[in-house]
Amino acid sequence: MLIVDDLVKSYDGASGRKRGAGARVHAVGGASFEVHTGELFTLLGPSGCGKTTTLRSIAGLERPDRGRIVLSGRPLFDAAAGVNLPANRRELGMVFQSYAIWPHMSVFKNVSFPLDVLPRKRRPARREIAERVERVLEVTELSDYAARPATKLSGGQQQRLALARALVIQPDLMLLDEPLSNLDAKLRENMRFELKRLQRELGLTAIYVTHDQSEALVMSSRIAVMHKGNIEQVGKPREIYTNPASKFVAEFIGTSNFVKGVVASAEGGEITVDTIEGRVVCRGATAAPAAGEDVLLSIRPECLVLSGSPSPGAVNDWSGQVRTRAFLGDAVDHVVEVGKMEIRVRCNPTQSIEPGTRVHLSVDPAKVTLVPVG
Ligand SMILES: Nc1ncnc2c1ncn2[C@@H]1O[C@H](COP(=O)(O)OP(=O)(O)OP(=O)(O)O)[C@@H](O)[C@H]1O
Repeated sequence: MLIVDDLVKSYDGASGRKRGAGARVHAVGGASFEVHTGELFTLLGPSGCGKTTTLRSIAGLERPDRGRIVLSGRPLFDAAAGVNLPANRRELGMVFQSYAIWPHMSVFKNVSFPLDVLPRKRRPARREIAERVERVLEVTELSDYAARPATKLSGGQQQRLALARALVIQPDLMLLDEPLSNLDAKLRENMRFELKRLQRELGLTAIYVTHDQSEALVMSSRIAVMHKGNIEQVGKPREIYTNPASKFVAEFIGTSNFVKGVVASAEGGEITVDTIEGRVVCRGATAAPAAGEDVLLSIRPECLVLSGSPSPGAVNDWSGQVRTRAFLGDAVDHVVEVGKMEIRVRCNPTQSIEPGTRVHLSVDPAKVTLVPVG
């Protein structure tokens, strides 16, 4: 439905008198991705990686230096062809971090306003406007507050109002830039589910920007992980979590143990890797490295099993000593010294092992993945 092709945007990084002196900030460096109808597609990455710039370019609030943006076959931007549709003609719904509701208007008026101000030719009849507003107030569960001044709503209700106002124009595509970041932790968590429910029920196609990996994992149909202006990986949440394409992705989404090694053999989907602490068998890799190649093993802390003696039949078994442990509420993290390595192991809260205890750790070969070195 949306195609973003080779999007490049840089800014003049200097300020004041130095402006134009040549310091450029490369905010987005050739991003390409596609969003399918009905998807909630997330741009995820740390602060400054170019998420907002990408979203603002789609919205028509930034003019990219290069690339193409096409929505349902309609070019919104095409540098080569000199196309740059103004923001108000792209007909997209937008909800930003600092959602500005209109404080002097009622809830109803806040939602009807985007339709009230349409040019006469495109403006629906008064009755249709009322019907559309009532419908979106219903789906956002704000019908009971229609007459209330917008300022007399809670944070979560104001957030839903910002959403209702974007929905009323029935956009083909919704752009959501950290819309939950002003809410407290509990409300934020509830709103994640609420937003996802709305998106599903209304069959909306949306692009969602966040730096919060758990938010992205919970809500997204697919995620594009951004790093320094580039897209490192696009995939379903589970794919990205279980098969990170780079060390950056594995570190940014969840935590991981990285172990360096050299491939001893690679046959029929089974890769044997020599590490400083012995051989590790990996069956979870999508890549096919050759014997002798340097690789980096990635093992999630929750994929390791701690026990007092070697697990029967375990292929990958290390022995070590618990150094520290930390209680996390729903889990206990142990740091285990295995020779020269430190391995983090996440256990069920019922399994909490005293520091100093000798233990064995094992991991299923299917849960060992490979990421490119460097
Ligand atoms: N108007 C601007 N002028 C100069 N540099 C800019 C401008 N807007 C963004 N940048 C720079 O471009 C880079 C990407 O910024 P962008 O806002 O897209 O990142 P982001 O991933 O959305 O970050 P955040 O999560 O902090 O909002 C950053 O280095 C930022 O400082």
